[in-house]
Amino acid sequence: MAEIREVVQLGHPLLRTQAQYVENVQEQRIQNLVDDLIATVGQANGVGIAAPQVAECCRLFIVASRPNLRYPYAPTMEPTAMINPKILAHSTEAVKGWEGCLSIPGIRGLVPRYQIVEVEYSDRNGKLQKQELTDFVARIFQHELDHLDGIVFLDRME
Ligand SMILES: O=C(O)C[C@@H](Cc1ccccc1)[C@H](O)SCc1ccccc1
Ligand SMILES: [Zn+2]
Repeated sequence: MAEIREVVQLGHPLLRTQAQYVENVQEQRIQNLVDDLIATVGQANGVGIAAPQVAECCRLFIVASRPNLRYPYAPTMEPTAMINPKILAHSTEAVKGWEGCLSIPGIRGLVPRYQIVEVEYSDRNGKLQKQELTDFVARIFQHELDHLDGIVFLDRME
């Protein structure tokens, strides 16, 4: 009898409710998508990528700033998944900077973006994060957030 009691206590996967099972599958899907996006942005030498760019309709993107030709002083950061991201506040002035887009190869343009943004998002572990982003990282965040709303940098060029 012990082994049956043990199985029940351990919550054997087969004993989970349907809702728990569905939740578990969805969670695994998000984790897989995050891993795929991090691999893709690395292979593409990008500094960010949004789920809609790989035809996944969910409010999720990766910010992966690192020094590059146009932004040699860009900080190097661990590629960070940002889920349900939003801008809580921003500086008044916008600064123009060069942008490109993995979905619009070969084109670069000068795009105005807020220099400072206060942002909120859930990380890949579901923890709510609140941060102040500045300069190039703030630019990437705004570029990726636009992708979630179907906006590309060409739409913002003056
Ligand atoms: O298409 C994307 O979302 C990725 C862009 C992100 C980006 C955001 C802001 C400014 C520039 C790019 C790619 O990383 S495009 C490749 C790239 C990398 C560094 C600088 C310019 C373009
Ligand atoms: Zn883009």
